[in-house]
Amino acid sequence: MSNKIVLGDNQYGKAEVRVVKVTRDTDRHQIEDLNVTSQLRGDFEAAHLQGDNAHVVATDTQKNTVYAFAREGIGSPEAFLLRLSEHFTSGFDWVTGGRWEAESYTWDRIQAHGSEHDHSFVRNGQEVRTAVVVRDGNTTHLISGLKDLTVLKTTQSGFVGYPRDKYTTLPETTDRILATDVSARWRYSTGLDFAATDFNKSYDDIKALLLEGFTENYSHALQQTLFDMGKKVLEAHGEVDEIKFSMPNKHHFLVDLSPFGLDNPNEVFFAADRPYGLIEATVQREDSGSAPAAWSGIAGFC
Ligand SMILES: O=c1[nH]c(=O)c2[nH]c(=O)[nH]c2[nH]1
Repeated sequence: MSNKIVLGDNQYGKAEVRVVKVTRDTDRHQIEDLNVTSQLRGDFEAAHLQGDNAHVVATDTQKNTVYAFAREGIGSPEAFLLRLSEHFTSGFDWVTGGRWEAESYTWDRIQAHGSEHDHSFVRNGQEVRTAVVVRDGNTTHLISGLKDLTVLKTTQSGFVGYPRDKYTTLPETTDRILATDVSARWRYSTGLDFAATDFNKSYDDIKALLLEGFTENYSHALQQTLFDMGKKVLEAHGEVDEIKFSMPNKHHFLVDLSPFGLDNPNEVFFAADRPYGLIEATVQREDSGSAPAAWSGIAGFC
Protein backbone atom coordinates (compact mmCIF):
# COMPACT_ATOMS: atom_id res chain seq x y z
CA MET A 1 0.00 0.00 0.00
CA SER A 2 1.34 3.42 -0.99
CA ASN A 3 1.81 6.12 1.59
CA LYS A 4 1.10 8.80 -0.97
CA ILE A 5 -2.05 10.75 -0.18
CA VAL A 6 -4.08 11.84 -3.18
CA LEU A 7 -7.39 13.58 -3.84
CA GLY A 8 -10.34 11.31 -4.53
CA ASP A 9 -13.75 12.08 -6.07
CA ASN A 10 -14.87 15.61 -5.44
CA GLN A 11 -17.54 18.09 -6.38
CA TYR A 12 -18.48 21.51 -5.09
CA GLY A 13 -21.00 24.24 -5.66
CA LYS A 14 -23.87 26.18 -4.12
CA ALA A 15 -26.57 24.26 -2.34
CA GLU A 16 -30.24 25.19 -2.05
CA VAL A 17 -30.49 28.34 -4.12
CA ARG A 18 -34.09 29.39 -3.62
CA VAL A 19 -35.35 31.05 -6.77
CA VAL A 20 -38.89 32.24 -7.45
CA LYS A 21 -39.71 33.34 -11.00
CA VAL A 22 -42.82 35.39 -11.71
CA THR A 23 -43.88 35.64 -15.32
CA ARG A 24 -45.93 38.81 -15.75
CA ASP A 25 -46.39 39.10 -19.53
CA THR A 26 -50.09 39.61 -18.90
CA ASP A 27 -52.14 40.44 -15.81
CA ARG A 28 -52.48 36.69 -15.26
CA HIS A 29 -49.17 35.97 -13.57
CA GLN A 30 -47.37 32.60 -13.46
CA ILE A 31 -45.11 31.48 -10.64
CA GLU A 32 -42.29 28.95 -10.58
CA ASP A 33 -40.56 28.12 -7.29
CA LEU A 34 -37.36 26.08 -7.13
CA ASN A 35 -34.63 25.08 -4.70
CA VAL A 36 -31.54 24.51 -6.86
CA THR A 37 -28.20 22.92 -6.03
CA SER A 38 -25.32 23.26 -8.52
CA GLN A 39 -22.12 21.21 -8.13
CA LEU A 40 -19.18 21.06 -10.51
CA ARG A 41 -16.89 18.11 -11.20
CA GLY A 42 -13.63 18.21 -13.15
CA ASP A 43 -10.03 19.20 -12.56
CA PHE A 44 -9.94 20.87 -9.18
CA GLU A 45 -6.76 19.25 -7.96
CA ALA A 46 -4.70 22.45 -7.71
CA ALA A 47 -7.34 24.04 -5.50
CA HIS A 48 -7.30 21.14 -3.07
CA LEU A 49 -3.54 20.45 -3.14
CA GLN A 50 -1.94 23.84 -3.66
CA GLY A 51 -4.55 26.43 -2.78
CA ASP A 52 -4.59 27.60 -6.42
CA ASN A 53 -8.10 28.80 -7.21
CA ALA A 54 -7.59 29.41 -10.93
CA HIS A 55 -10.12 26.68 -11.75
CA VAL A 56 -12.56 27.39 -8.95
CA VAL A 57 -15.71 28.86 -10.44
CA ALA A 58 -16.94 30.48 -7.23
CA THR A 59 -20.00 28.98 -5.61
CA ASP A 60 -21.23 32.58 -5.49
CA THR A 61 -20.95 32.74 -9.29
CA GLN A 62 -22.89 29.47 -9.56
CA LYS A 63 -25.63 30.98 -7.40
CA ASN A 64 -25.74 34.13 -9.53
CA THR A 65 -25.95 32.02 -12.69
CA VAL A 66 -29.07 30.31 -11.33
CA TYR A 67 -30.75 33.69 -10.82
CA ALA A 68 -29.56 35.06 -14.17
CA PHE A 69 -30.86 31.99 -16.03
CA ALA A 70 -34.20 32.30 -14.23
CA ARG A 71 -34.56 35.75 -15.80
CA GLU A 72 -34.87 33.98 -19.17
CA GLY A 73 -37.49 31.59 -17.79
CA ILE A 74 -37.52 28.21 -16.07
CA GLY A 75 -40.01 26.16 -18.09
CA SER A 76 -39.51 22.89 -16.25
CA PRO A 77 -37.01 21.95 -13.54
CA GLU A 78 -35.47 19.45 -15.95
CA ALA A 79 -35.01 21.97 -18.78
CA PHE A 80 -33.58 24.51 -16.34
CA LEU A 81 -31.00 22.07 -14.94
CA LEU A 82 -30.02 20.92 -18.42
CA ARG A 83 -29.34 24.55 -19.38
CA LEU A 84 -27.18 25.05 -16.29
CA SER A 85 -25.21 21.86 -16.97
CA GLU A 86 -24.58 22.92 -20.56
CA HIS A 87 -23.46 26.38 -19.47
CA PHE A 88 -20.89 25.22 -16.93
CA THR A 89 -19.46 22.34 -18.97
CA SER A 90 -19.16 24.34 -22.19
CA GLY A 91 -17.96 27.56 -20.49
CA PHE A 92 -15.01 26.18 -18.53
CA ASP A 93 -12.66 23.62 -20.14
CA TRP A 94 -11.78 21.89 -16.90
CA VAL A 95 -15.39 21.41 -15.82
CA THR A 96 -16.08 17.97 -17.26
CA GLY A 97 -19.34 17.33 -15.50
CA GLY A 98 -21.36 17.94 -12.41
CA ARG A 99 -24.59 17.45 -10.62
CA TRP A 100 -27.52 19.82 -10.68
CA GLU A 101 -30.58 19.18 -8.55
CA ALA A 102 -33.86 20.96 -7.99
CA GLU A 103 -36.87 20.63 -5.78
CA SER A 104 -39.91 22.31 -7.23
CA TYR A 105 -42.87 23.57 -5.22
CA THR A 106 -46.28 23.94 -6.79
CA TRP A 107 -48.48 26.98 -6.26
CA ASP A 108 -52.17 26.74 -7.17
CA ARG A 109 -54.25 29.78 -7.96
CA ILE A 110 -56.48 30.83 -5.06
CA GLN A 111 -60.15 30.27 -5.82
CA ALA A 112 -61.74 33.62 -5.03
CA HIS A 113 -65.43 34.30 -5.58
CA GLY A 114 -65.71 31.20 -7.76
CA SER A 115 -62.78 31.85 -10.07
CA GLU A 116 -59.03 31.34 -10.07
CA HIS A 117 -57.22 34.48 -9.03
CA ASP A 118 -54.76 36.15 -11.44
CA HIS A 119 -51.95 36.81 -9.00
CA SER A 120 -52.74 35.17 -5.64
CA PHE A 121 -51.58 31.65 -4.98
CA VAL A 122 -51.73 28.94 -2.33
CA ARG A 123 -48.93 26.40 -1.92
CA ASN A 124 -50.03 22.97 -3.03
CA GLY A 125 -48.68 20.72 -0.29
CA GLN A 126 -49.41 17.41 -1.98
CA GLU A 127 -45.86 16.51 -2.97
CA VAL A 128 -42.47 18.00 -3.85
CA ARG A 129 -41.30 17.48 -7.42
CA THR A 130 -37.61 16.69 -7.86
CA ALA A 131 -35.11 16.60 -10.73
CA VAL A 132 -31.41 15.76 -11.01
CA VAL A 133 -29.04 16.17 -13.94
CA VAL A 134 -25.74 14.28 -13.68
CA ARG A 135 -23.30 15.09 -16.44
CA ASP A 136 -20.12 13.13 -17.14
CA GLY A 137 -18.31 14.30 -20.26
CA ASN A 138 -20.76 13.96 -23.11
CA THR A 139 -23.17 11.73 -21.21
CA THR A 140 -26.10 13.38 -19.49
CA HIS A 141 -28.26 11.44 -17.06
CA LEU A 142 -31.64 12.87 -16.16
CA ILE A 143 -33.61 11.69 -13.16
CA SER A 144 -37.01 13.10 -12.25
CA GLY A 145 -39.07 12.30 -9.23
CA LEU A 146 -41.30 13.27 -6.39
CA LYS A 147 -41.34 12.92 -2.63
CA ASP A 148 -43.82 13.19 0.23
CA LEU A 149 -46.80 12.10 -1.84
CA THR A 150 -48.95 10.74 1.00
CA VAL A 151 -51.57 8.16 0.03
CA LEU A 152 -53.87 5.85 1.95
CA LYS A 153 -56.48 3.25 1.17
CA THR A 154 -59.01 2.05 3.68
CA THR A 155 -59.44 -1.49 2.34
CA GLN A 156 -58.19 -3.83 -0.41
CA SER A 157 -54.99 -4.46 1.53
CA GLY A 158 -53.86 -7.33 3.72
CA PHE A 159 -50.73 -9.07 4.98
CA VAL A 160 -50.74 -12.86 5.45
CA GLY A 161 -48.52 -15.85 4.76
CA TYR A 162 -45.30 -14.51 6.29
CA PRO A 163 -43.02 -16.81 8.33
CA ARG A 164 -43.72 -17.11 12.04
CA ASP A 165 -40.95 -17.65 14.56
CA LYS A 166 -40.78 -17.19 18.33
CA TYR A 167 -40.58 -13.40 17.89
CA THR A 168 -43.61 -13.11 15.61
CA THR A 169 -46.65 -11.54 17.22
CA LEU A 170 -48.24 -9.75 14.25
CA PRO A 171 -51.71 -11.13 13.52
CA GLU A 172 -52.53 -11.87 9.92
CA THR A 173 -55.08 -9.58 8.34
CA THR A 174 -56.92 -9.54 5.04
CA ASP A 175 -58.36 -6.07 5.55
CA ARG A 176 -56.14 -3.28 6.78
CA ILE A 177 -55.36 0.33 6.04
CA LEU A 178 -52.44 0.81 3.64
CA ALA A 179 -50.70 4.19 3.85
CA THR A 180 -47.37 5.53 2.67
CA ASP A 181 -45.44 8.63 1.64
CA VAL A 182 -44.29 7.88 -1.88
CA SER A 183 -40.75 8.89 -2.83
CA ALA A 184 -39.97 7.91 -6.40
CA ARG A 185 -37.22 8.75 -8.86
CA TRP A 186 -37.33 7.71 -12.49
CA ARG A 187 -34.36 7.77 -14.85
CA TYR A 188 -34.89 8.80 -18.44
CA SER A 189 -33.06 6.91 -21.16
CA THR A 190 -29.85 8.69 -22.21
CA GLY A 191 -31.03 8.25 -25.82
CA LEU A 192 -34.02 10.55 -25.26
CA ASP A 193 -34.06 13.90 -27.08
CA PHE A 194 -34.20 16.00 -23.91
CA ALA A 195 -34.73 19.26 -25.80
CA ALA A 196 -37.85 17.89 -27.50
CA THR A 197 -39.41 16.43 -24.34
CA ASP A 198 -42.25 18.07 -22.43
CA PHE A 199 -41.15 17.21 -18.89
CA ASN A 200 -44.12 18.93 -17.24
CA LYS A 201 -46.53 16.71 -19.17
CA SER A 202 -44.42 13.64 -18.47
CA TYR A 203 -44.40 14.49 -14.76
CA ASP A 204 -48.17 14.95 -14.55
CA ASP A 205 -48.75 11.70 -16.38
CA ILE A 206 -46.30 9.68 -14.27
CA LYS A 207 -47.73 11.08 -11.03
CA ALA A 208 -51.23 10.08 -12.19
CA LEU A 209 -50.00 6.55 -13.04
CA LEU A 210 -48.36 6.19 -9.63
CA LEU A 211 -51.60 7.19 -7.92
CA GLU A 212 -53.67 4.86 -10.10
CA GLY A 213 -51.19 2.06 -9.47
CA PHE A 214 -51.66 2.52 -5.74
CA THR A 215 -55.43 2.14 -6.03
CA GLU A 216 -55.86 -0.56 -8.63
CA ASN A 217 -55.14 -4.01 -7.20
CA TYR A 218 -55.67 -5.76 -3.92
CA SER A 219 -52.39 -5.28 -2.02
CA HIS A 220 -50.87 -8.42 -0.50
CA ALA A 221 -47.98 -6.24 0.76
CA LEU A 222 -46.64 -2.76 0.18
CA GLN A 223 -43.86 -4.49 -1.78
CA GLN A 224 -46.42 -5.72 -4.35
CA THR A 225 -48.10 -2.32 -4.57
CA LEU A 226 -44.72 -0.65 -5.11
CA PHE A 227 -44.05 -3.00 -8.01
CA ASP A 228 -47.55 -2.40 -9.49
CA MET A 229 -46.90 1.35 -9.41
CA GLY A 230 -43.51 1.10 -11.08
CA LYS A 231 -44.72 -1.37 -13.70
CA LYS A 232 -47.47 1.00 -14.80
CA VAL A 233 -44.96 3.81 -15.31
CA LEU A 234 -42.49 1.68 -17.30
CA GLU A 235 -45.27 0.18 -19.45
CA ALA A 236 -46.64 3.59 -20.42
CA HIS A 237 -43.34 5.47 -20.71
CA GLY A 238 -40.80 3.82 -23.01
CA GLU A 239 -38.43 6.72 -22.42
CA VAL A 240 -38.06 5.78 -18.72
CA ASP A 241 -35.42 3.09 -18.07
CA GLU A 242 -36.04 2.46 -14.40
CA ILE A 243 -37.81 3.81 -11.35
CA LYS A 244 -36.69 3.65 -7.72
CA PHE A 245 -39.00 3.85 -4.73
CA SER A 246 -38.65 4.46 -1.04
CA MET A 247 -41.94 4.00 0.78
CA PRO A 248 -42.59 3.87 4.54
CA ASN A 249 -45.37 1.55 5.64
CA LYS A 250 -47.35 3.95 7.82
CA HIS A 251 -48.95 1.51 10.22
CA HIS A 252 -52.51 2.02 11.40
CA PHE A 253 -53.29 -0.15 14.42
CA LEU A 254 -56.83 -1.08 15.35
CA VAL A 255 -57.64 0.36 18.79
CA ASP A 256 -59.03 -2.06 21.36
CA LEU A 257 -62.31 -0.47 22.40
CA SER A 258 -63.50 -3.46 24.44
CA PRO A 259 -62.56 -1.81 27.80
CA PHE A 260 -65.31 0.69 26.96
CA GLY A 261 -67.80 -2.03 26.03
CA LEU A 262 -67.48 -1.11 22.36
CA ASP A 263 -66.73 -3.23 19.33
CA ASN A 264 -64.31 -1.98 16.66
CA PRO A 265 -65.24 -3.33 13.24
CA ASN A 266 -62.13 -1.92 11.50
CA GLU A 267 -63.16 1.69 12.09
CA VAL A 268 -60.99 3.31 14.78
CA PHE A 269 -57.21 3.27 14.34
CA PHE A 270 -54.11 4.57 16.04
CA ALA A 271 -51.89 6.13 13.36
CA ALA A 272 -48.34 5.35 14.52
CA ASP A 273 -45.53 7.58 13.31
CA ARG A 274 -42.64 5.27 14.30
CA PRO A 275 -41.28 2.77 13.91
CA TYR A 276 -42.43 2.23 10.35
CA GLY A 277 -41.70 -0.45 7.79
CA LEU A 278 -39.45 0.88 5.04
CA ILE A 279 -39.92 -0.67 1.63
CA GLU A 280 -37.43 0.22 -1.10
CA ALA A 281 -36.92 -1.24 -4.56
CA THR A 282 -36.02 -0.50 -8.15
CA VAL A 283 -38.41 -1.49 -10.94
CA GLN A 284 -36.52 -1.82 -14.19
CA ARG A 285 -36.55 -3.28 -17.69
CA GLU A 286 -35.03 -6.75 -17.86
CA ASP A 287 -32.41 -5.76 -20.42
CA SER A 288 -31.66 -2.25 -19.18
CA GLY A 289 -28.94 -3.09 -16.66
CA SER A 290 -28.30 -0.45 -14.09
CA ALA A 291 -26.54 2.86 -14.50
CA PRO A 292 -24.82 3.46 -11.19
CA ALA A 293 -23.11 6.64 -12.41
CA ALA A 294 -26.48 8.25 -13.00
CA TRP A 295 -27.48 7.77 -9.42
CA SER A 296 -24.22 8.88 -7.84
CA GLY A 297 -24.77 11.44 -5.17
CA ILE A 298 -28.31 10.26 -4.55
CA ALA A 299 -28.26 8.70 -1.12
CA GLY A 300 -30.06 5.38 -0.79
CA PHE A 301 -32.97 4.67 -3.04
CA CYS A 302 -34.55 8.08 -3.21
O1 LIG B 1 -46.83 -4.64 3.44
C1 LIG B 1 -46.14 -5.10 4.36
N1 LIG B 1 -44.89 -5.57 4.09
C2 LIG B 1 -44.06 -6.04 5.06
O2 LIG B 1 -42.91 -6.47 4.76
C3 LIG B 1 -44.55 -6.07 6.38
N2 LIG B 1 -44.01 -6.46 7.56
C4 LIG B 1 -44.94 -6.19 8.53
O3 LIG B 1 -44.74 -6.38 9.76
N3 LIG B 1 -46.06 -5.66 7.97
C5 LIG B 1 -45.84 -5.57 6.63
N4 LIG B 1 -46.61 -5.10 5.61
